[in-house]
Amino acid sequence: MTKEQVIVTAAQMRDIEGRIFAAGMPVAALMEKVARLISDRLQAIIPQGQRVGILVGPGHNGGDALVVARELHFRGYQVWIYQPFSKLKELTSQHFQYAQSLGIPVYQEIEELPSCDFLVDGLFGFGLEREITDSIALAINHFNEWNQPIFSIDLPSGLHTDTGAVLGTAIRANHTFCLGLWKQGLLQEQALEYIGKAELIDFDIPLADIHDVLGNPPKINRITKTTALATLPLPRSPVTHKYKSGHLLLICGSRRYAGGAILTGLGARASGVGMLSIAVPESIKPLLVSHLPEALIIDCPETETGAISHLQLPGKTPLSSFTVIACGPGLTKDATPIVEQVINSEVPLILDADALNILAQLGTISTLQKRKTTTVLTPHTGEFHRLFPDIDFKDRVKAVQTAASQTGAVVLLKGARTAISNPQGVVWINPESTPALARGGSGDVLSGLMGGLLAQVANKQVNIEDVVATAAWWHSQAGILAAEERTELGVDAFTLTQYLMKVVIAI
Ligand SMILES: NC(=O)C1=CN([C@@H]2O[C@H](COP(=O)(O)OP(=O)(O)OC[C@H]3O[C@@H](n4cnc5c(N)ncnc54)[C@H](O)[C@@H]3O)[C@@H](O)[C@H]2O)[C@H](O)CC1
Ligand SMILES: [K+]
Repeated sequence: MTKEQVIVTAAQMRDIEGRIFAAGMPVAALMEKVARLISDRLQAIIPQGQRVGILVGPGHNGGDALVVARELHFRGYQVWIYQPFSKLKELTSQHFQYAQSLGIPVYQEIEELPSCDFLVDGLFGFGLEREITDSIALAINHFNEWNQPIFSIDLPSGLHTDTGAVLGTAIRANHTFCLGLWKQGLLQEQALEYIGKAELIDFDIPLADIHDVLGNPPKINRITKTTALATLPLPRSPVTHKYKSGHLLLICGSRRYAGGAILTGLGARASGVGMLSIAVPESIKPLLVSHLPEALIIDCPETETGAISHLQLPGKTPLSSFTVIACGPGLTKDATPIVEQVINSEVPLILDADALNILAQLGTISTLQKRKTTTVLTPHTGEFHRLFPDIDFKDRVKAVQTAASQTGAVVLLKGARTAISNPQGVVWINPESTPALARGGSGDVLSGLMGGLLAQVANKQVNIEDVVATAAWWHSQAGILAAEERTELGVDAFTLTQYLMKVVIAI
């Protein structure tokens, strides 16, 4: 476990911090250490000699900000302080007094503030406990209207540490220095517009304290490059053969949505899976063969509407001969019997897109409870609501945990911060993505990629949710890389498939 992987609530952070203090670390020494690390980062970003406004709150977030003010003052910046509170915590008050004694200008009214090039936000950290109102709310709104970049200490002031909800109003930061461990609120979609670029400032919290408070492994985890790489099927065994590297069956496509089948196939191709079979309606077989010459394309009889009417595997091949089945992209709702058939099989199964809509009609929970082996569901928000109309969606992490526990499936809820839960409530959150992926077909690519990865590790001692998390990470990293080279407008789903390999090569 790495610190980058850990996610904490305010209560857990207080508990961990309490253990450090109880063990003898002086509070003031820790504040000094943390704030100097922040000052070092600021010095690396802000050009020498510029004007920096420091926003100081009543608690220890304000204390951090005051140490930063003092450091930047001595390092040659033109610093002023905005501190509108009448009562400060003791340590904060001492730093305030010392900053004043150094001649750093202090202001209480926003009308008096001189201009500056950068703002540092130390109004509130994880101690914010109620809505921000009155003059402080007005001040925050005022700073948000300035054009200067804002650096927030720990989290943008005004965000709830656990849910990321805006409590009244909140600072819109350009950059957030999260202290010690990632706060849960920073991984919530509603917080994203306030955080800017997020960075962890590691101040050497002992792992033993983290384990004591969160358990080992912790229940809620952040996907990182390290965790993702641990699950990639690399290096391959020198004596592997194609069937040992997994046999994935994709069931996808229709006359109407032929492209979805191609994209799913190209996602699977990038996974490195040993054998790829793709079941499609017979009329689109030639198209699939031309795009995926290495795959075995299984032509199935089709309905009048051009959907697969029933699975016709060559030579009476049983479904059980496949390591994994991924089913859904482009099927249309006319493929209901096929979805029922694969759900009744005992092969590990990924259900996506139309397969999820069909599952919702069949009755999500009652249908899945019958399954004896792994199922992975990959809904976006709309599909999630259709599958689980009774689950409260306010907290996405709780929603995905509930869905997984009710169905016994691993559930991946797509979004700007994709969340994955296993039935026991172990959660992975994908911390990095790009709006470039908000395009038709990018989900099909994920289905194929995930199927291919699962097929390669299905017989090994791995947790399914870890592999699902790796697929989500790989997919989003490909989107990020493609957007860097081609802008956020340049990442169509086909292009995305071409960047999957580049992510692995770049590692
Ligand atoms: N976690 C660590 O190991 C370290 C944390 N540091 C910093 O300390 C803050 C947390 O400090 P704390 O004093 O507990 O809380 P805050 O500074 O966030 O502010 C609490 C302060 O504000 C008052 N308050 C709460 N809500 C409101 C409101 N809506 N309006 C007005 N006032 C409000 C409350 O009564 C308190 O007085 C953490 O984020 C880090 O930045 C350390 O310095 C280093 C180690
Ligand atoms: K803050």
